[in-house]
Amino acid sequence: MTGTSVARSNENFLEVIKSYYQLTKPRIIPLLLITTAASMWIASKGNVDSFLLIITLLGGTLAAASAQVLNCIYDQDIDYTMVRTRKRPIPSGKVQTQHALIFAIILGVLSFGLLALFVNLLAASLAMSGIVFYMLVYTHWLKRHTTQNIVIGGAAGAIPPLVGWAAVTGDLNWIPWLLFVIIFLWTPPHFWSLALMIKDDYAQVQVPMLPVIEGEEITVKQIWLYTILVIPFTLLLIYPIGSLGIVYGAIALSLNVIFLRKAWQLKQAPQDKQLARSLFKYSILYMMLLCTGMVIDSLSFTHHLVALLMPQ
Ligand code: HEM
Ligand SMILES: CC(C)=CCC/C(C)=C/CC/C(C)=C/COP(=O)(O)OP(=O)(O)O
Repeated sequence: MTGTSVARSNENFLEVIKSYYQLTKPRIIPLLLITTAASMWIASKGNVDSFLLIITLLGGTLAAASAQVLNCIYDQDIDYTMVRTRKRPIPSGKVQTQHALIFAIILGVLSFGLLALFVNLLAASLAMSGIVFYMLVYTHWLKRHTTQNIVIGGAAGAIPPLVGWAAVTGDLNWIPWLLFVIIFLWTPPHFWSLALMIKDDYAQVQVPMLPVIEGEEITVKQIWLYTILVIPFTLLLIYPIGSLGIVYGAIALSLNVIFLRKAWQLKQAPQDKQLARSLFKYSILYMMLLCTGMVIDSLSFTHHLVALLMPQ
């Protein structure tokens, strides 16, 4: 082999790796992991075992990646038509469907094996239920058939905190289910603000996202409703559940005020794509910081500091 052909085959190899990586929609996974980690921190009262944390996050990554690859296979026809998704590896011809399927199965099996072997069967089964729900309920049954697709289907994205809690305790109680509800109610403002921006793409492939079918005004009203709904649930963790305290409370309150303000501004100007973009971006920051607040509040260092500053 000449130097040039070695360089070319290295380049091709890197291209293949990049394509498989892109199939997993990698930019979404870190936030799913942050919600898992926050749940693990609360479950372990700020003292999470690092091996358990790493294995659970690895298992969660593999499960989410498997779910996304399966979604890319199923949705390749619409991905081919939509401008935003046209360059994905399957519609652009970089990865064959059969190879993608094998990849998804390997990821799923690795995830289950890792979680079942090193964590527990409940965490492993919950992760698998995330894949099944996202594929069957969201992608197959709902996405192309109802405007409520992402409301009900959003439950898949709310499963990671259940996995995290189960990993630490081997069980589930009210707290992880509350985290589930918070993500479940957060998903409509998160997704519909984005859908307002890319509504024409979805209309072109006849995917009945809410803004396509009901228009901007109804969508922003629904966004407003879910934003109002999610707020009290974020505060239930402080009272009456009492698993988090004043530090999380201050963070959650500030984040909620901004969330409300942005959703209200959008409600006043349903056609404003800049406001929709701003709410979409903020929804991601909101979930990231809310979970970070949960972690900070769970640390024993924080408990000591609060006790020092506010003696009873
Ligand atoms: C049914 C529920 C959901 C739907 C339909 C949805 C849909 C989307 C879509 C279409 C995008 C744009 C992706 C792209 O441009 O390729 C996006 C971005 C994103 N989503 Fe969601 N999402 C959902 C739930 C979630 C959940 C539960 C999380 C994490 C907790 C999440 C985190 C993110 C993040 C971090 C991005 C930004 C990725 C980037 O930087 O481009 N999403 N979402
Ligand atoms: C525990 C576990 C494995 C959970 C899986 C959760 C999961 C994969 C959530 C992802 C939600 C999401 C980003 C959907 C994208 O919608 P879409 O596919 O309609 O977006 P598109 O229009 O970009 O294709």
